[in-house]
Amino acid sequence: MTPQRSVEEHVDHVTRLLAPLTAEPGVEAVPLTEAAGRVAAADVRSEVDLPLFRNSQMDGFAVRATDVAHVPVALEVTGDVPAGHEVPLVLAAGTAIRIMTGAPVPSGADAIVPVEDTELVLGRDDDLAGAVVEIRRPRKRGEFVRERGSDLHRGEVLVRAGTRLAPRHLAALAAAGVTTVDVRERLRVAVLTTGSELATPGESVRFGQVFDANGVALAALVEEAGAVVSLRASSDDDPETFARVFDAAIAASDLVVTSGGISKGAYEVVREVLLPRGAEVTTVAMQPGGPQATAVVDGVPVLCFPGNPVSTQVSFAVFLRAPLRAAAGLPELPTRRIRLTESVRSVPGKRQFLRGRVGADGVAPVSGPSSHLVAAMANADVLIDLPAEAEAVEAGADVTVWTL
Ligand SMILES: Nc1nc2c(c(=O)[nH]1)N[C@H]1C(S)=C(S)[C@@H](COP(=O)(O)OP(=O)(O)OC[C@H]3O[C@@H](n4cnc5c(N)ncnc54)[C@H](O)[C@@H]3O)O[C@H]1N2
Ligand code: MOO
Repeated sequence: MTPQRSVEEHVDHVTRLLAPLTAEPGVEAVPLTEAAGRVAAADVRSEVDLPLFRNSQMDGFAVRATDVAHVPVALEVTGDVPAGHEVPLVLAAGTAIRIMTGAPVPSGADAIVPVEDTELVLGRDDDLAGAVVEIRRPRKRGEFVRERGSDLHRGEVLVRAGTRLAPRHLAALAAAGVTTVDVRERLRVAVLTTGSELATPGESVRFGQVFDANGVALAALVEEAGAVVSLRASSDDDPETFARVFDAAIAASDLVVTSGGISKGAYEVVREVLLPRGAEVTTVAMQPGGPQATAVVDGVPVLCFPGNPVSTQVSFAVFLRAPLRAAAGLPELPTRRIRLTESVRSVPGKRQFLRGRVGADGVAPVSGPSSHLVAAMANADVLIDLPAEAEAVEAGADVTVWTL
């Protein structure tokens, strides 16, 4: 009989197997345009002040606040600064310069009066020669002036080491003129799905076939956890086919993940090909996700998950997400304790991961426990972790949930 392991024992086993992958993270420089989702390897400091120069927050007129303290007041218009204007202007006392949002504020000016609070009493918008503007609302010193460095000073940190670069980080880096960023190298993970019954979505499906749900899910889970998919392939239950894609995966990857073909029946292609290559096939006392296997082939760790789509996704969440996130330099996703809103039953002796949804009152299961309920799982946002010894947990009790 295959030995049964606790979830904790298998987590430890997988963590040990993957430890070499998390030991020494490499660093690579990538263009900012390709940096979304990557993890900054070091603090990035700005070489410039932001804003780069003192500029206007409004379309209007640059003035001296003291000149507009009593309104209405008429001021001669001595210049015009559109955004992008390259020659710095100087404002003389008792005059105004027309200015657009983002344009450099003339030296001598210390406030902007928005155009809505003004009227040209001489001259036209398209010809400011000899123009005079009437200012109808006073503005204090500094109003609508964006000072150089008021967002960030040169030398300050734009993005901290360990930050996963989201669009807002890319915007800050680009605003500071950064073109490349040092990021952590990603683990290359191959995703292999198995089963002669698998059809690719988009193909016609014959009787007895199912669409491959695990390939796309595992690939997305791997990338969400900060790694990169090095190869994605599907194999039928012919050992030669599987051995071929498996060898290609080993050659191209730091880690190989498979789904299906490891339980107790015939045609278990992963078990058949990998047992002679040193795989350890085991049963973990959990549901879903009982059948599990691991191997190290040519120095590359291999994790084999059971094929039922819910089992594959739960296996990833329980065994692989944390090590992949650690290797990527991402923090672990914390578990939480939440009130259960419905009583549930569990299988004694097995830790159960029910799919649940968190609402205002607590968490409720979205379906029964079966591991083929792939559509129901789409409504879940957490796994409800029921202890191995529990036979039932009553509504109102606190349970541990894992973020999906
Ligand atoms: N006699 C026993 N039978 C089974 C046992 C057992 O202990 N004794 N364990 C059951 C449990 S629990 C699970 S989980 C599955 C795991 O089996 P495998 O890992 O060998 O997976 P397959 O048999 O290849 O597939 C199981 C199921 O999932 C569907 N599948 C597989 N791959 C995909 C995919 N990529 N996309 C969508 N669906 C997939 C497949 O068609 C099967 O329905 O074994 C139980 N049996
Ligand atoms: O362990 Mo299986 O994953 O229950 O269906």
